[in-house]
Amino acid sequence: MNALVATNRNFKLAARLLGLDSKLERSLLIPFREIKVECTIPKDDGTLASFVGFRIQHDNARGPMKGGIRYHPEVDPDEVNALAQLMTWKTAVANIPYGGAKGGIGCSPGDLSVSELERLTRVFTQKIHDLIGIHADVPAPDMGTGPQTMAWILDEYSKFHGYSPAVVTGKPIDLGGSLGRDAATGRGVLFATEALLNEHGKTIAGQRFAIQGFGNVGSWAAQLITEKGGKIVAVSDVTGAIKNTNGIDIPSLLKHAKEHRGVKGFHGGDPIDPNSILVEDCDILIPAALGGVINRENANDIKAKFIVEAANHPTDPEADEILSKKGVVILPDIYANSGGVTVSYFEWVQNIQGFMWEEEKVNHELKTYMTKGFKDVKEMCQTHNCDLRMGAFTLGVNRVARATVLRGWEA
Ligand SMILES: NC(=O)C1=CN([C@@H]2O[C@H](COP(=O)(O)OP(=O)(O)OC[C@H]3O[C@@H](n4cnc5c(N)ncnc54)[C@H](O)[C@@H]3O)[C@@H](O)[C@H]2O)C=CC1
Ligand SMILES: O=C(O)CCC(=O)C(=O)O
Repeated sequence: MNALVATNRNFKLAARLLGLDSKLERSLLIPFREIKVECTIPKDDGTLASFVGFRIQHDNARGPMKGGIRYHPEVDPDEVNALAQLMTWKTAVANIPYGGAKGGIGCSPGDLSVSELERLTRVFTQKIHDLIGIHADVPAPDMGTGPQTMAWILDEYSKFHGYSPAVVTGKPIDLGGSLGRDAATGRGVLFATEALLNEHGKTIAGQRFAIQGFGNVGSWAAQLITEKGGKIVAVSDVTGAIKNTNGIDIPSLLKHAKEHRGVKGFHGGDPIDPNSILVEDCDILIPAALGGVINRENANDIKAKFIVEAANHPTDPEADEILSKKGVVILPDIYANSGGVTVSYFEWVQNIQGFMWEEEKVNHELKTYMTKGFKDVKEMCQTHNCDLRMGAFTLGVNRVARATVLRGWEA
């Protein structure tokens, strides 16, 4: 199912549970602003290459819009729109003072040289610099981007507006990035999983995990879960997949993935079909790559008892229904992966204050936010007699709706 259709469907279900006024519902659904820009760069060989970049600013009722920038060949306006909307509900679930946005450029970052990526990022920033800003819209990394991408955006933006470290988060530490941001989404996934398991009388220790995606989020989640005694029995990325029922040696896999740019060829496990990762025998499945991967084609074959959505919108609504009937518990993306944007908020606060926190403080505050988030989601589940996805959606949508009404409608 198209990502936007799926996200709108979840939003509308939540709006119905909340009894939202239909005009307010419509206003919350329509994005604040949609930006589409042409980005042409000279390639290293002197030829020109043109790309299309997007920044969709979904809502700013609760504060500046916030969300990552993705470089991936499948970036399209509907997907970015869905991701921007999810950011609005996510920042509200986390209860941080932001709205939601998302950006992306349709490109294959692995096929571009570092200098081509730099030129592309600078051209994109030149096209959108007037529409982002510390109190307007604050980008961050997502798939295919990272601290270096944020450093280029910071530099290009600062040429127009003066030195502005708080215009992006997920920056290198040397440019005002926060300690702990790199690991934050994976660490948030760990805290979220602990909160969920605790409710079921379980701990991470001894649980068997399968993880799709071994980039920033998947690799940090794997490391931190292993440190807590969890067993990672299968991992996949775009290069391939491996399985080891005795538990994969994650530090060795990290070393291998760094050297070989992927998990393929790792000898500490058996190679498996990457498509089978989602239906591997495990207790907890963590999708940490693309959207829409859990759908009606594979939902019936999923063996995990819990799914923790580290990726954005990995599960189609049709799969939600099938999995719910099977008794699989899904911890939804807008709560489960909110650790990244929460530490982005801490980074922004530190930049504005001109003061740097110790990593211990960052991680401690993150745990506080993730624990509170779980409690708030559960309360909504009880109030509306619904599953965790609708608990999170009603929580986020309700907070945004209240802020919208309080700010009023005067033109
Ligand atoms: N980076 C962040 O702070 C946050 C990221 N997310 C979400 O987490 C997910 C992963 O993001 P990052 O780790 O940042 O990206 P990344 O670019 O660091 O890593 C992406 C990973 O997915 C793998 N992948 C790509 N296509 C695949 C396929 N077809 N099958 C299996 N694996 C595939 C890549 O090989 C790579 O290992 C995305 O959905 C993103 O939106 C959510 C919240 C915050
Ligand atoms: O850190 C941020 O501001 C945004 C992270 C993001 O894109 C996400 O949570 O999906």
